[in-house]
Amino acid sequence: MVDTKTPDDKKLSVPSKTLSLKPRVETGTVRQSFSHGRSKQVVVEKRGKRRIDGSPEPQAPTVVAKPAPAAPAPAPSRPAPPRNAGSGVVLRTLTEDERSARASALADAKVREVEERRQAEEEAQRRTVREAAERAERDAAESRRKAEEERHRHEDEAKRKAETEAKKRFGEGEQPAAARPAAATPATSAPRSAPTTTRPGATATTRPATTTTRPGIPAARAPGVAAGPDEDDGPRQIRRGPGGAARPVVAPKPTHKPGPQKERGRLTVVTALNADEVRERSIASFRRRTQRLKGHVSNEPKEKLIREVIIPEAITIQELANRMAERAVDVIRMLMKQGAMHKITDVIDADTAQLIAEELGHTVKRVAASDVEEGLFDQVDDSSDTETRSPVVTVMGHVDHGKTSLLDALRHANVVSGEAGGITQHIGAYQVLSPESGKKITFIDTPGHAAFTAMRARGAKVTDIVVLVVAADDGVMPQTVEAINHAKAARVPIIVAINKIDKPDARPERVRTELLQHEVQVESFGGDVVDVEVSAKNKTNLDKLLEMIALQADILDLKTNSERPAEGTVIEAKLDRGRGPVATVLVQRGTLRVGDIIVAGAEMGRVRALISDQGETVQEAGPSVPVEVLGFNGPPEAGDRLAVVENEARARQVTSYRAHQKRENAAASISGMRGSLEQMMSQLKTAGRKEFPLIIKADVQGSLEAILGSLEKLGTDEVAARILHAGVGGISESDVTLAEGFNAAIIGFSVRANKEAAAAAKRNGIEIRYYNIIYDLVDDVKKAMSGLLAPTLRETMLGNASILEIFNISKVGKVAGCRVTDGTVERGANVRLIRDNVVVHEGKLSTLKRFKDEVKEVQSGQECGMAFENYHDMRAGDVIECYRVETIQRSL
Ligand SMILES: Nc1nc2c(ncn2[C@@H]2O[C@H](COP(=O)(O)OP(=O)(O)OP(=O)(O)O)[C@@H](O)[C@H]2O)c(=O)[nH]1
Repeated sequence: MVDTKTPDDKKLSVPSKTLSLKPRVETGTVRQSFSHGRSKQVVVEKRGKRRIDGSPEPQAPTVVAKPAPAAPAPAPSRPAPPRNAGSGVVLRTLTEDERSARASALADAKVREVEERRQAEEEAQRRTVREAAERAERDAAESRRKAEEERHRHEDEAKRKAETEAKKRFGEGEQPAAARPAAATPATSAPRSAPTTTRPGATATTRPATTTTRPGIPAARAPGVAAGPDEDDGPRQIRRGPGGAARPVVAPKPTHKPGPQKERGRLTVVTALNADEVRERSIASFRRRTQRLKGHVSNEPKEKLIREVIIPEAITIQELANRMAERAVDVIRMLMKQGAMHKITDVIDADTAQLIAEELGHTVKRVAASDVEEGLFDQVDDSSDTETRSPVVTVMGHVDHGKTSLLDALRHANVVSGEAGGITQHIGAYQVLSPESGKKITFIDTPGHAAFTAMRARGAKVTDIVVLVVAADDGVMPQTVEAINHAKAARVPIIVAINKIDKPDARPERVRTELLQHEVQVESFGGDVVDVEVSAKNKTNLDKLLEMIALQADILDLKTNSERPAEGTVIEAKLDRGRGPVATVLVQRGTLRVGDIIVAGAEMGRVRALISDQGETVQEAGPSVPVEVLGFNGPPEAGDRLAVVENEARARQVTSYRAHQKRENAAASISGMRGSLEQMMSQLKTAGRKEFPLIIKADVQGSLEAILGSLEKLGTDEVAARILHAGVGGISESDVTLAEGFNAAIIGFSVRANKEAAAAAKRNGIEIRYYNIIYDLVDDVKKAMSGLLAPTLRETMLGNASILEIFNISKVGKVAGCRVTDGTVERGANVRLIRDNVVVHEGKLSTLKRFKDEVKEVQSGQECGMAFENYHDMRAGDVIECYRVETIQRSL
């Protein structure tokens, strides 16, 4: 038996309960709170374990979470054994029982402390709940008031209605008995919300944060707490009547929502609140509902937005609807009304689109696809920004009159000897320093051969001055006249350089006189055209020529703004194996710089490098400077205008438009061929035309153009060159494949086939011919084409014979006995049988006999026997015409 001593009375007493070996268990609860307002109640059990020696073990409260805790409850620290230094002496003096009583007392004190803390927390909790309940009550009172008002309104309405009906039914002055009580009693009793709240003494253990009532929660959802009625410490509710008097009521057992709370047998205010929150509509859901309602309800016509609709040449219905902010179905409906059935993806023309847009009340702005090119060229420079630029001079003249020699002499470089066949094959552009003024002059060397007419025309377009070279010994020739016409058409001033004056047969005066016939009046003849007698060979009067050019340039007052983005013209373009597409460009306005984004024709690129006429790499090229441009995606065409654009997007826009245009033009030219009756007739005429299939590869665009032009001229109604493919660059395997398909020949002009192409050509028996002189190429093609011409049949009259008598000879058939009247008659020759001047048969002689012998020929005046091949209807008096047919091969 062990005595216990309570810490309160310090008196020894015998415990009243039955002694047992079971450990003593004392329990308490602690409320834990977590984030997001979650909380958990934790039961703390304190177990006392009896020791064998009778001394109680220091109490270590154990924590039991119900249900299993997500986070461990803060375990109360193990009560430390009394460590008072002084108390050690006392403890030693104490008996065993006293020591155990003391330990027990300490443990009890600890438990009390825990209990007090818990109570304090609960008190705070209750306070919050009370506040929430009060707020809910206020809300409930408000809603009750509103309900009451609503009820009164209904009553009044019902009353009025009843009275009106009664009046109608019974007439004035007579009141129905039933109407009166109906009007007096309320039609419906407004549902009364029962705000409930926890009694302050209830064991609600929620934390203040979790009990905050959300604004907008209806009073009916105010904390209604239900606990088991049999629980002593269960929450008791206070129901307030209309008068506000509180009366305690026992909360009914919750039956509607079984859950973990019920399992625990304890439903707190917070859990009740949380349960309500689950049912509550989310803000987003509420918003959606509002919008939905608004959408359905608001049928009021919206104010129509009038837009400026940009309409290109063709637009899809979908795009048009988008631009007008209208529904595509409306557009389709309008088109249907006009009798046109369309899909949303269909493309309509600008006129139709405009009609629709205007009908729908919008304004229209028509744009063309070519608008992408707007502002690309010819923007006006501010006159204050302009500065003098070098003149661009084009040298023109007849073949071999000395254009290249003159330029060569001017720039002290020997170009002539480097040229294949001594003919200028493509445009070159160089800058020459005028010795007098020190100013630069840009020269463009255009080839003089007739095939280069097109290129020369381009040369005239970019040039400021034309130097017309006329050989003093040769005079004005056809291409001299052509050059004059080009210069006049371009309204470019001419300076005549009468070349080769060193030659003994030079007659400059004759040149001046001949020029007069073509309306070129030189100064010495009283005109305004400057002429200079020069000798390219002896470098005579070259300074004077340069001076005249500089003078003319001064008169022209050539000015430009070098600071603006560059504009220029492609003089020549080629596909270089190592460097890629290379274009010789003459910058006309602004400055072209490395890194600029450029557009020329249907090609674009970024300037990778600029190479001057001296072969030096430069960073920029100003106005009137010829420069080789590297960086194009593909070789542009000679004559294409070059422009610098602000970004790649713009460049892409422009080039894609141009590529589209090019494709359309090609398609139009093909379809155009099928067009008119005239064209059809010409096609019929050329239907039997023989074609000479060719694939032509050249080093530069200019040469290619020249070759194509020459070959085109060779074509006749009977035979023509059919160019399957023509391009700049070496001969590749694909060229050979193409040639194989069409049994064509390949011509390489200053280019060679690569290894694979050469092997493929050898394998497939395709002929590749290389040329570096255009005349040779044209001559060879001419010969080959001539072989395709049908030979001419020439008739040679031999003689005539008249039939005297017809003999019937067995085994041979009919034989005509004739006399040769003129010429001779030969065996095997062609014959015509003429009766009364009408040819009744044409054929060959099968037999020619003189007496009984077969002879080769019979002379005039002699008689002979003749029989025809497969023809026997000869008659006496018919004339036999004898002739020979010769085949003569034609040439182009
Ligand atoms: N005697 C003499 N011969 C000249 C003179 N200038 C050019 N030649 C010769 O004339 C020939 C043709 O000269 P080119 O400079 O090739 O003539 P081109 O007009 O450029 O010819 P294409 O390039 O074919 O249009 C060459 O053999 C020159 O040597 C000159 O002033 N005097």
